[in-house]
Amino acid sequence: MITWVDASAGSGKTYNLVQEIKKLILKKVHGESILCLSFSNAAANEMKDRLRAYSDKIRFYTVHSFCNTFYDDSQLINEIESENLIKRIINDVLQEQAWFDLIYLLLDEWASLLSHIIMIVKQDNIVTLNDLCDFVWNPIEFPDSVICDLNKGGNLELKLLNANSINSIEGSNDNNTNDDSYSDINDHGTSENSNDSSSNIADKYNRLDAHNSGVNSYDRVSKQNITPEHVFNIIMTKDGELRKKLYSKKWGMNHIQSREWLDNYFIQIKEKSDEYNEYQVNLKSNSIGQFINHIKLLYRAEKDKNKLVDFNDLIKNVNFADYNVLQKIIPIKYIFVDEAQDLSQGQWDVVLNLYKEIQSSNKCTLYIVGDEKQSIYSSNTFDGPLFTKMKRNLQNYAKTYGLQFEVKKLHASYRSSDDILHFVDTVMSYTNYPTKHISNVNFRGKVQCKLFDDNRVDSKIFTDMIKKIRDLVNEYYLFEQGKYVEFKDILILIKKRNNSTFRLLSEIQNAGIPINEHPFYIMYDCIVESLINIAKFALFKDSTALIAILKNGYFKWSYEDLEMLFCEQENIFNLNEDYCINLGNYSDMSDEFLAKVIELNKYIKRWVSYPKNIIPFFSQIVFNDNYGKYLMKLGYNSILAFWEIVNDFGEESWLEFFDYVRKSKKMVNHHNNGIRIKTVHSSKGLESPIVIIFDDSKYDNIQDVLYDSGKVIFPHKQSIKYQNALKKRKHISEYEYDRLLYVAITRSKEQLYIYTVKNKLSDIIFKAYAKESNIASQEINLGLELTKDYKKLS
Ligand SMILES: Nc1ncnc2c1ncn2[C@@H]1O[C@H](COP(=O)(O)OP(=O)(O)OP(=O)(O)O)[C@@H](O)[C@H]1O
Repeated sequence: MITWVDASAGSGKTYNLVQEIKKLILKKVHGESILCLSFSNAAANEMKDRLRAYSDKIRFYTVHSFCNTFYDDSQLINEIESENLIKRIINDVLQEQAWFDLIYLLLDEWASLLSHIIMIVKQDNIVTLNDLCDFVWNPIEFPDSVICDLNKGGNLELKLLNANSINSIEGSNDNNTNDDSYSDINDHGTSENSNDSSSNIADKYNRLDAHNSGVNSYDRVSKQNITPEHVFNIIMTKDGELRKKLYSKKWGMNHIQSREWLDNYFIQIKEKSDEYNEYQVNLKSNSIGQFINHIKLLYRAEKDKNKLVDFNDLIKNVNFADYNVLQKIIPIKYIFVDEAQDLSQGQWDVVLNLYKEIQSSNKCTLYIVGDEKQSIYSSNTFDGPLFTKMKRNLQNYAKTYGLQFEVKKLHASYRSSDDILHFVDTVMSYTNYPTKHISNVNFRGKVQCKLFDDNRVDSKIFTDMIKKIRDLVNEYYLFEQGKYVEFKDILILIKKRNNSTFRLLSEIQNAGIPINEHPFYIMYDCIVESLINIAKFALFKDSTALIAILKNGYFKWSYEDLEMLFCEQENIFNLNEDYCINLGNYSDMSDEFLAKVIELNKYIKRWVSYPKNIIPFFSQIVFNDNYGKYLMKLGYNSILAFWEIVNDFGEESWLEFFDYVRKSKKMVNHHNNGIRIKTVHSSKGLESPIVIIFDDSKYDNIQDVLYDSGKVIFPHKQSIKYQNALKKRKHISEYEYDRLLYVAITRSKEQLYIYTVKNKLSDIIFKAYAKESNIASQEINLGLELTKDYKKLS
């Protein structure tokens, strides 16, 4: 038998599921024949808590943790191991791609010469592939190592080219492009060039520009878009003589011989280019999706080869028909699935395969509850309403095998007051999910919304909210519970944990309001993730992490901070300013962001292999004038707690340290009578007499750019595929936003307060409000407050 419960929030889905299980236990069904599955740990724990008193034999799992029980631990790789494996694969692919790109660049009239040189460089193994990648990606500037090593090894041609790309410019000014100057460079150029640090790059550009201004065909070549091709064109057109010398001097061939030889190379290059084109079409293209797919394939192959299982494989590879696996699941006769709207296809497969496998030999009951409107993990429901599709599948299955398929309807909400439900229906009528709720409770409700200026430094939104919390606790009465409000009756919902959450938290703490969740948790999400990024950047020079650090609002980088962070050292990591400007051409980054990159870049030039001490990181956070002071006030004890953990751990391994920190957050205690601050995602399934929704985010800005080794790789923002992908994502995220809003509002039982700036939330809410209160939407201004008793308006 299959029971399908699809009903609105608060209608008692979990309640009914738990009741069913209680009935079974009372009928003396063995606890071990009952399996409870869910999408999240929170939902699994919720069921467990509610049934603890009835049986300790019932099995509660998330779909993943259930599958995990069938694996041998030695095969499992954790997140960090899996990330490192992927990183290694991406690195390999990029190196491969760099070679192809390099060759592709060379397929012009003068390609053969350059390819020849590159071949020699490659054969002699003088430089690393990384050097050559740099060479491709950083126009004009040959890596110094190439120049130096070539000189040492006697392969002077590349040095010569490089020197002449500058020297010929100078030469064109002072008529010094004769054979002698060529020899001079050969003889004395080494020291000049090895001292030629990257700080002189701008100088080179300037000289090149000056040179270009006198040459018609390059008049329009600006600083930003000079490419290797331009440089070689300049060299080769200006220095025909030089070209001949290059052919003859090094290899001792005459012009015809060298021509033949180079033609031969040209054929090889052509073959490579065909390969490249195929690669371009099949694997890479300029689509981030295709690139990722390629990486995925390689990652999978690598795992297969080494018989590894990662988190995602857990659910894919279990074969329930396998004899050993079957032994473990034989006693199961009842499968209950909560929060089923969030299951991914893979998780559904597990549930259905398991059910079918058991059903093939024994009778098994499947009980599924969910609510499509509350599906808020979009990656899992990417391909549309999976929940509804699964209902049809199961109906067909039941029909085929003559099983009973029961659809249970739950009509009324046992959670929220009429006022809250009326409000949610009005709001949802402006979204893609119109709803119609009925209340089954008899207490009154209250809704209040307030719109604020979106200027983040304006603290009015915080002071208003704190005043509200104080008023609530001092004066308000909860009808359902017949008592005055306590802090623990208040749940603040936020969209994401970001720096404004951080500020909210500190304002609340400064006001002496207790918080149920220890700030360490929030600090963890807000700050420690950033620290991890800093560590990744420090250890691996992982530029994705760098980008994340820079984008992060918690840190406002001052020169001093940066200096402290990137201690004084030799220049071993370098982004040049023009490269940063190019980043802007390849992505949707703001000028402000680019300015930050450029600023940071100045400091990265004095980079160390890794900082040995965590103190600079903490000082950076704590003493930073903008955010540090909040952290100081809010979480000084948290910092000390964190600091102790750091000291205990020592400096053995950063990665292990951060891994340890991740786990250690579980060690922190909670305040029993404190307000709760949660993300909407983590509030699913919860309820609270009073809910405050706080959203000071401006409109979402979708950015989808892949970085590696400091370069924006995919996609090019002009690519049609990229534009389409963005549109599709925007569409999906809009639907997701509606569902998120639904989940947030329906957590409330009696009172709902919404504090928002002008954004999507306020658009929807105030439209609904204008309709209800018969006021023109133009009248909706900043500071507007909804009348307290919402229902009276209609
Ligand atoms: N039949 C009922 N009689 C009394 N109280 C009920 C009943 N059904 C549900 N409730 C109460 O209503 C509230 C909401 O129930 P529950 O959490 O099961 O709803 P839900 O549909 O699972 O909600 P959500 O979709 O938000 O997860 C709970 O406080 C629950 O105890």
